[in-house]
Amino acid sequence: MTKLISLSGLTKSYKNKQVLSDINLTVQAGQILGLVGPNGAGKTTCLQAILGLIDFDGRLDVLGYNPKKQRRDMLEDVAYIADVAVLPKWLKVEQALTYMAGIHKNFNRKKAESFLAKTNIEHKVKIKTLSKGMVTQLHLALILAIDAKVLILDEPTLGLDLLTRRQFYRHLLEDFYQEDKCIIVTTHQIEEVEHILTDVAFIRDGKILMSADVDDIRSRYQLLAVPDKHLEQAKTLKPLFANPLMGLTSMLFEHKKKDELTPLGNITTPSLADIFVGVMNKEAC
Ligand SMILES: Nc1ncnc2c1ncn2[C@@H]1O[C@H](COP(=O)(O)OP(=O)(O)OP(=O)(O)O)[C@@H](O)[C@H]1O
Repeated sequence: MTKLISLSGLTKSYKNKQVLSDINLTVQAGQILGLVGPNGAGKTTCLQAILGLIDFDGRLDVLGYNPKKQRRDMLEDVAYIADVAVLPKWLKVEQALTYMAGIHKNFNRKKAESFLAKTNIEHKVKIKTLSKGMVTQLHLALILAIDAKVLILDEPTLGLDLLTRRQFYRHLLEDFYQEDKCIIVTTHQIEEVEHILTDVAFIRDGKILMSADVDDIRSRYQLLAVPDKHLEQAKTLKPLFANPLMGLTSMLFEHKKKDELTPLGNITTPSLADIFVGVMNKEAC
């Protein structure tokens, strides 16, 4: 696989506070990486470094470019969305298309227009007359029509309703994603993106706690539904969390043998959200 992005020893401080510590990550073509962490973990700072928006220590390579020194060239192949529901309100839709065509060499106006033709968005109207969902569709049409190799999404669906969020990720897969591209997405709604992620990196306090292929991560953990009569015995196996719900306690285990768990309850594969909570708990202990 082709390496598109690599971060090595990436470190960032604001005054005396270190907000990123020795981040090492690579993103290959075909990967959709979820950068997941609690508030203030350093996700946005990490993306800002990749986009060449801030200074940092360490090494960073994006498509062979140094984002600090070659930002202009790099941005021809990199697209970025921070918030899909925001575009300048005073602009007309057709002006937004013309603007994008003017600033972005790899913007394909025909592709954006054919995407918009599938929506109710008219070219003559001002953005302020569009609903939030329609602004999202327009934003997507503008971004997905850029033939970018790297797409960076920072909490892209914040404030959107469930249907619009789902629609956003569906379009992302259908209209942008290809094997030669990569996507990095940060979100707090991990359950909504986990089906599209190929890889995940958990970050906290500026440090990567774990980064791996999603299937690998899932195969490392087991979720066990434990009835009360086996609770004490299950606790001796040191679950990463225990969550009581309607007569059963859901427990997350790491690297346990099936024979150890089977007598104690029903085993299922945990969601990434479960694993995230477990990893955060483990680090806090
Ligand atoms: N310009 C800045 N000056 C000083 N500190 C900053 C600046 N930008 C970010 N920070 C600090 O860096 C840390 C990481 O912030 P960052 O925005 O990267 O976190 P995040 O993981 O994106 O959080 P959230 O999920 O809440 O958006 C925080 O403690 C934040 O206060």
